Amino acid sequence: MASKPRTLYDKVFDDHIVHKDESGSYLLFIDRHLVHEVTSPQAFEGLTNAGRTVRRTDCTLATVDHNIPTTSRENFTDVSTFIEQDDSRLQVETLEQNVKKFDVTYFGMDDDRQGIVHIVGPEQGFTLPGTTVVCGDSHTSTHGAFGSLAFGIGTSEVEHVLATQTIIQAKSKNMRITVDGDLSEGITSKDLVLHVIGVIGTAGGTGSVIEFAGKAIESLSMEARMSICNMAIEAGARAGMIKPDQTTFDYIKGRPLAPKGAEWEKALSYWKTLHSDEGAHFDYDIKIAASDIVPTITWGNSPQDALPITASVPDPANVSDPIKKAGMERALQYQGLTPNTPLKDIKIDKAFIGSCTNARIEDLRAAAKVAKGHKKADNVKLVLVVPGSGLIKAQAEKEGLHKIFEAAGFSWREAGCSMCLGMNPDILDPEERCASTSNRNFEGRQGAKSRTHLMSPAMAAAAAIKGHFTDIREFDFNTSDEPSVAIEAEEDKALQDAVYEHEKQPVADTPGAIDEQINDIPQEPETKKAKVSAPATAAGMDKFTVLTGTTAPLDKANVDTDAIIPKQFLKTIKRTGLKNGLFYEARFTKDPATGKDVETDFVLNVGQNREAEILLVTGDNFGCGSSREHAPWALKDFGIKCMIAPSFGDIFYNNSCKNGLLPIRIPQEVILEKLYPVAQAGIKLTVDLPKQQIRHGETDEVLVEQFDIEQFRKHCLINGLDDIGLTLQKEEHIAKYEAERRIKFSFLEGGSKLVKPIKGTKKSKFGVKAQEW
Ligand SMILES: CC(C)[C@H](C(=O)O)[C@@H](O)C(=O)O
Ligand code: SF4
Repeated sequence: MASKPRTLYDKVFDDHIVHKDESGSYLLFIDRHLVHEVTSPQAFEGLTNAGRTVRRTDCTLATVDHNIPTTSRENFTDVSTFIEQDDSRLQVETLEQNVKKFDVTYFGMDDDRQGIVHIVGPEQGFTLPGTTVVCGDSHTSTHGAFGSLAFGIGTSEVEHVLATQTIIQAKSKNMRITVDGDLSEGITSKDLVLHVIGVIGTAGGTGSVIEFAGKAIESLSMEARMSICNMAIEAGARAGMIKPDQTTFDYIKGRPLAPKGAEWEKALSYWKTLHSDEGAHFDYDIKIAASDIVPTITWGNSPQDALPITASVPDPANVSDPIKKAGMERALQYQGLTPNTPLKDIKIDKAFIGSCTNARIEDLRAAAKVAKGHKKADNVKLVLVVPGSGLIKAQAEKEGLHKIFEAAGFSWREAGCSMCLGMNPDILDPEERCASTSNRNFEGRQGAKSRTHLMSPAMAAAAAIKGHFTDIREFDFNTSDEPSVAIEAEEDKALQDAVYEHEKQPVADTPGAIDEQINDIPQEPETKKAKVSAPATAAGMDKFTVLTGTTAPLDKANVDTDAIIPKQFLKTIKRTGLKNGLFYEARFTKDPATGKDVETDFVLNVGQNREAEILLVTGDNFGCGSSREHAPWALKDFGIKCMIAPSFGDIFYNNSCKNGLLPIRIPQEVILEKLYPVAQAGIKLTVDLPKQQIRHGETDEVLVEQFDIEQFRKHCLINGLDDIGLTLQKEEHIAKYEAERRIKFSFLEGGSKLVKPIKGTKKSKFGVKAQEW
């Protein structure tokens, strides 16, 4: 009997099932786990407290990116002297201690392979088609460009993966976005993805894995495909995927951690099966014409606020939906924009070319092409160009791109996240406007009261040169003088050379190389048997049964986790103490006289809402954006135990459940008709999880007969069960999967343990020399 046609997502999902519960929840094996300093300290602390180890160090790879300064490392000796901000330094030092203690492969600041985690994985060949990839970071979706199933997780899940190499998952819906035809001249993948998000909205992909397909996608380079999948999370999707093809295989072949020789051939024949079958079922199938896509930029505080560069600032007077209208008015005020102003007339103060969306070599080349022979405009105070990794930096310098940038008055930096979210010193001053190649334009994202506009690298460079947003199709490229360097010479080969600089290993496919690699692979899996001695019923999570609580109404849509807990509060290495950071920008303002924080009239500052235990949100997509588990931690610290909203960001939803908080999805009309008036009147609501009901807190009248919740989550919440303990009870299934994987997917063995040491790197404070352990 012919098997049922499956999507690419179905296939990768099916190949990773370790176990399926009666409740329909799956335990999936994780092939690749990337780790950075912001979301890992509490996870490693959890392992230590429970006496657990990292189950598969070969599947784990760590680097630092968010907190590190991007200034020259010429005089770098160690983190403790180089990073000035105490809390940033502590996070990086904590990671350095943890990787040493738990034997995790690490690219530190003295290693050229260090960079933004989502750039490093693919660059090293750690990210491979058909693998499951996770990281405590929402932009893990980037790796889906290789046909892997890659998604962001919270810190509790990071701990779960470290301890068990698995994750508990529900199956997502299948969405396909087909972009037919060819992109017009000058249109990039960034324009494409901003256009897509403008069409489907930031909640459009919620609950789905998006497969990007069609000629326009297939014609793109791997770098461009990564930019698209990177922003799948901004469309609310669990993950983005693109089927692997010859472009994918050419990119991977020969990378340091990619399979070699016979293993390469074996991998290739598997990878070639990874595509959606003819007739496979998609829950949503969206078609977009490539010819409709023009250079696109954002105007507001959500990535869906995307418009063609030829358009004008929208006018709320033309919007009838009251929630949308209010949102637009607020965004225009925040962004300091006047309705109907042509976008091309808007001046900028700074530009940022970088981030995991657009800091790859191709992006830097595109920006350099624009900058060549020009100078930044006088009104532009700073243009930061931040390569995505040390290897990209080296490659760009080899091509002379840094000279072009410097001649244009741009500032050429060291690799890191930088002004994408400004956890390091790279931030905008209040009310400064930035042309940015990053992925989020949320309020306060690049600094308190900062104003971000998202666009492609070429458009950001053009805005820096012109001083205002510019249609790249009208830009006067300087082609009159010969470039001093060949910007596009030998593109891929050049970067591959840089990747290999330290390796000097035999070229792939030579028999010697294969044997060496295979010999390096441990015969037994590195299970390092997680101590099942501290297992099973782990308590610790609060039980949730019936709650009658003060309900604070919040009349807003698309509340992102940056707004729930801004970046400055992410620098903690603990899970508690975040109460004051909750909705910080909305709850507090600076008193101009004293410079001290004073409370605003935000809903949680008013009367009995200070004791609120339930948050009732009227708008869609609460908790969208970043994977920071600090958001539910802060809500919990404040006293909130339950959030009700029409929809939630997927990662936030998971993170909440892992902390004993109950997120409930209720249709907007029911919220507005039945629940909102009760909360507005200051009356409590009763949330009854066992019955899945919401009732009037005083009369006990049933307001919502039965809300939806996955049975497995309900079970864990009611009983306060810790997932890790539960999963470790499935040790037998995990070990069985690992044994089969060793044979079927032998090309994945070795993983990050195949990383070679770099000679001559400097010692850090903890005596950690790059890759010496
Ligand atoms: C710090 C991390 C949790 C966060 C994310 O998940 O995306 C960050 O990378 C971001 O871009 O906001
Ligand atoms: S989105 Fe920005 S902060 Fe987040 S990982 Fe990417 S570069 Fe870093």
